Amino acid sequence: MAQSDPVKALEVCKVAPMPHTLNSTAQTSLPLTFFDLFWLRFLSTQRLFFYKLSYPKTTLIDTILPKLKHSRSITLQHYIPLAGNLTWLLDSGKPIVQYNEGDAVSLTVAESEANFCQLSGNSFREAKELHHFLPCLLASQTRVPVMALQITLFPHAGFCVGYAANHTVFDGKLIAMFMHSWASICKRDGESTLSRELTPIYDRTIVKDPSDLEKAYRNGLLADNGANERSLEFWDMKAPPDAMLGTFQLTKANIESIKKWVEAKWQEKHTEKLTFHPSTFAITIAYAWVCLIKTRKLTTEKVHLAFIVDCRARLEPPIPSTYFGNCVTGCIIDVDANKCMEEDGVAIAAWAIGEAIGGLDDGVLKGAKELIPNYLSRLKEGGLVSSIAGSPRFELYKTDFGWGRPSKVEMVSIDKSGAFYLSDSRDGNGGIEIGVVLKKHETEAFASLFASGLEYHRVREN
Ligand SMILES: CC(C)(COP(=O)(O)OP(=O)(O)OC[C@H]1O[C@@H](n2cnc3c(N)ncnc32)[C@H](O)[C@@H]1OP(=O)(O)O)[C@@H](O)C(=O)NCCC(=O)NCCSC(=O)CC(=O)O
Repeated sequence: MAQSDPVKALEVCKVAPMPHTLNSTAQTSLPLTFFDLFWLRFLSTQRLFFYKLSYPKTTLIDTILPKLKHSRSITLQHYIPLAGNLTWLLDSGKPIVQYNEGDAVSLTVAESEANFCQLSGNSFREAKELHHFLPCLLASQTRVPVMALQITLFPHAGFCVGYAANHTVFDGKLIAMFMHSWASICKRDGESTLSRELTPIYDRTIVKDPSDLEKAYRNGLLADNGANERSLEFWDMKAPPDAMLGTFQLTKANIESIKKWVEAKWQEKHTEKLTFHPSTFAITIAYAWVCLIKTRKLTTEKVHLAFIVDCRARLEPPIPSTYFGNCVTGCIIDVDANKCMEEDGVAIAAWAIGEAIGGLDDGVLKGAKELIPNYLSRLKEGGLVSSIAGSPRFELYKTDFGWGRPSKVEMVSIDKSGAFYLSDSRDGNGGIEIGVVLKKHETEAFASLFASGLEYHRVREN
């Protein structure tokens, strides 16, 4: 292997669902709902799961690889649309997800001698270094695969599973469910049954659209693509050439300490009781967001935060938690940038986030019609628009294929969106991992603000 070449492709193949399972009840074609259409122009999501193992190359190739491939093929029995494509038929007003006999998930198997520990560590690394371990979704204007995979073997260090997934077809909750299903079947040596919590429900009739959000999303997104409105190509989002990915942690104790402080700040300034729930999510995002605002020393009047909300349990009637597809909406908040930079900036941000979450109780889809224009108008304003990807609820550190928990889970696609990435923590002790993408010159300031803020809370508590 050339010194400068961090990966060598060993094999490019296709993994198809086990053929005997394609009976008449298999779900081979899925119409998009308004929830799916919302994501039509967004880039695919890309994650890496690193597993530390000291096995030599022969064991990785002869033992681990066949198990991963076989279990993957069995898992596709339950998730057949994943082997298909998003396609836009000439006689149809919107794209559909279609599986045709012979379709399969592209799998690249590669080998690397790159530094596994450094790649799977928490310190800032160039995002482009991680792209070597990810597959691409080879998209055309009329057809985009739902998913692609890459398995990279690191002899005497471990292996890495990377995927690219089309967000128009399913949301983070369902991608996580698929990964847990695959791991569970692999761990049980290919035993094909899945628990109810891991079995997807494909029934599209349970998604109701009384306000015709489909029309609003089609008009908003297709019009934005001008004459080429039927193209399935994504918005052209690129990562800055010096994008750096780093991971920060808040322990359960850190979160509790900041939470108490946020509550105390509220009591200082208000006569009424707390009007929102200072959840782990609100506290974590407020803390990381304010570090970013301070790092960038923003002079704009407003800063904006867009976060994703899982609608399944919030709709009336609720949608089953295992519904396959997208079932998320967005929530955008605007906060005074100068206030966020003051001493109690984290409390101000946490109040705004907490109150926006509380507001979802009035109807999770209340502002959904205006979501796309609202988001685009904030982007055009040019101030900071931060967003959040992932969720600790996906419990991705429990994705165990039979060789233990991942040593690291990384969402690399935040390099283009600039989003914060939230995940459970590897030790499972209730802490949160926050993936951050910054330009090289910002990394030191952010890391220093993050650490000094925690030190402030530690000293204050003692
Ligand atoms: C809108 C939210 C972020 C707000 O979260 P909050 O935790 O602040 O608020 P909440 O009302 O949901 O929960 C309040 C309290 O109940 C607990 N709680 C409620 N439901 C829970 C559940 N299912 N699992 C675990 N805890 C739960 C919370 O921990 C919290 O307690 P405590 O005080 O202990 O915290 C969330 O509700 C949500 O929808 N999360 C999922 C977002 C999502 O799907 N993101 C991925 C997008 S797709 C994507 O990005 C692509 C990809 O990932 O691949």
